[in-house]
Amino acid sequence: MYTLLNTINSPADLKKLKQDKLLILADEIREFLLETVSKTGGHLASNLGCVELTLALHYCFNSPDDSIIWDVGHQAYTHKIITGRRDKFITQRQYHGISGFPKRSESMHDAFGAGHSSTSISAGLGMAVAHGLKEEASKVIAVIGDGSLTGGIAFEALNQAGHLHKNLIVVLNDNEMSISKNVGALSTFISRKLTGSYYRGLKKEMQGLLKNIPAIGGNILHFARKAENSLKGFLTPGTLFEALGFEYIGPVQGHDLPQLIEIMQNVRALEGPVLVHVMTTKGKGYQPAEKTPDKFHGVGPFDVKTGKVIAGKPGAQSYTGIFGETMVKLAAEDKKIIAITAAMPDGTGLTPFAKAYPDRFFDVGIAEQHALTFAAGMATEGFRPVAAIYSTFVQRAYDQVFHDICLQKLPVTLALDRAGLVGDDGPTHHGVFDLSYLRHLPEMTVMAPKDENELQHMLKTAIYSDRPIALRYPRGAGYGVAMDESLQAIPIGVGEQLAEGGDLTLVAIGSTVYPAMEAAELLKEKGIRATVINARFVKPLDRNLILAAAGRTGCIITVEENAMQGGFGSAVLELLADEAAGIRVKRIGVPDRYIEQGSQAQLRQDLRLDAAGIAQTAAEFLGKNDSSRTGPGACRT
Ligand SMILES: Cc1ncc(C[n+]2csc(CCOP(=O)(O)OP(=O)(O)O)c2C)c(N)n1
Ligand SMILES: CC(=O)[C@@H](O)[C@H](O)COP(=O)(O)O
Ligand SMILES: [Mg+2]
Repeated sequence: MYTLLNTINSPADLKKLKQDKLLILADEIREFLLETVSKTGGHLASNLGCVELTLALHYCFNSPDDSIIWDVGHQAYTHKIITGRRDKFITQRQYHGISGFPKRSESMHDAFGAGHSSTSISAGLGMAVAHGLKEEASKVIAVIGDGSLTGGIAFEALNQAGHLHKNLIVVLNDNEMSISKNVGALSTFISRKLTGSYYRGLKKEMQGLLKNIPAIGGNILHFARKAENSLKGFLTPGTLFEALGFEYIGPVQGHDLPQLIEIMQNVRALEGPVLVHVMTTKGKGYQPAEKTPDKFHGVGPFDVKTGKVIAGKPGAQSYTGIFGETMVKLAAEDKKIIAITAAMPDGTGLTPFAKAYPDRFFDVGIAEQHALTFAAGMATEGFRPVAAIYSTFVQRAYDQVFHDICLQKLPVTLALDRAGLVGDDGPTHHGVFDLSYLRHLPEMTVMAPKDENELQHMLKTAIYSDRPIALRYPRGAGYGVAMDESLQAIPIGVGEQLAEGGDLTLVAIGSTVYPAMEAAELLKEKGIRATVINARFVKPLDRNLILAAAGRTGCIITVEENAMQGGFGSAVLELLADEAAGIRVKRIGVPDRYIEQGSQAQLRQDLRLDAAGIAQTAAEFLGKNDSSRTGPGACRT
């Protein structure tokens, strides 16, 4: 089946092949990608579009002496397969398996870790400068997609690279797609086909214009025909990159392996910064993915024959879906509501909003910092902007939250999707720091819903709170609870008590509230009665509710799907230290280390964030075998 592929265990094996064999290998790799990703799920379309490019790079350069850096790294499956991980590839993005992104600790061929976008050129330039200082001739190649090029840091790096004039090769993999269709003036400019209708239209317009100039028109027309090439030269995408000090080569056909090899061999010999503009097709070679590359950007296990995703049992609607629906509902009543995404309309659930209110929807590209300051600017004009960005990607815009939103007390709503453990994407994508990095900012309010019904109420609360406010919610489905028809704002800083018990208090936030309630039921079997509080707010805490419960039971266990360092539990500790000495506290949450990939359920179980783990922690905390330690006030030291 994979006759050639099974002989490739390193780039050295690849270099032994004649070029005609490489074409066969490319077909085998595409088949292998379909076979494995249809089982594991993953980033299919980007990888199908990068097969020839990856083979050409590893054929012409010498990894690991030469460094090949993959931007985001979601398109590096072929790179992994031909650098010794073919047999392990079926474990990619699985619990205890290999990562779905390049990872330095995983292979010497993974020159730089990735997962977040637009970092490859900066890292590559750093390596190129280092090679210069060490007087090493190693080559550095940064492979960046057209979507990732909309990230500002990429231009910060291009700017410096052109200035330093070090040996750096940037390969722009242009498939005119981000996750969805790529956006922005840059994307239009770099992907414009000058031999296409645009150029012909321009030429016709110019000729018509010149012909109408009396007398001298004829001569100028002759001159203009001569100037045509320079016009073409002026208008090609290369203009931009050459202005930044790069030698521009392209556009190059990204699936023509012999041409790619020839070009990369020539590029290898060049000095200074070079940008190779490669045109590819996202999803190449698999018709369902070519037709809908956005649907096959990140895909679950699917049937290769039909292209249909193998759906799990029909579950409750996702938090993302409820967020998107509620945004449309609220926007129907209020023209001031604005929706902003950073290149993830589908992932954040804003596609229905974009369809319903296109003039109030903004996809800014992979530009989270710009997204937040853009939102802040709109807020100064009386609008109610909602920036929907994954928790982990807001980390890139921390200063914008502080400097542009909180310091100016601007009413921007941060809708942090994928907050908590996200699962297969692993440590680069777990949204487990937002409670810590937001709650210490003055003027910021932070809340998290216990279920999808509370989410819709909290979204209305946030939008009409007239303050900087963050609402964080997890990846995946809700609980299938009944959804209230009318939305009520929740009083800021007010939590709710869900169960009464004298032995201990479980204070939970967001996705840990239902597990805490289930844990309280499990504890009853051990004769332990727990009070359960849904805190709702990390900032401001419902101090009266928490202090009253702490005073009654004498001990508190906090639960959060966030880093314990500086998170929700820390906030409760601070409250008790200031106002209620002598209360025993135990925190459950994400410890001070990075959490690898795995299913959300598995990772929550590992960290005792599920009902059984919370109950076990509570029983241990209370000394489960020491019956004298149960009953009211059992916690008192
Ligand atoms: C900072 C950041 N924001 C958003 C994302 C989510 N994301 C992952 S891949 C991607 C699109 C990348 O497009 P492109 O670079 O063109 O690669 P392609 O998938 O087209 O090969 C986005 C928005 C991310 N990984 N990092
Ligand atoms: C590579 C990347 O950053 C995105 O594709 C991300 O994997 C999407 O995550 P979701 O699948 O949770 O939308
Ligand atoms: Mg792209």
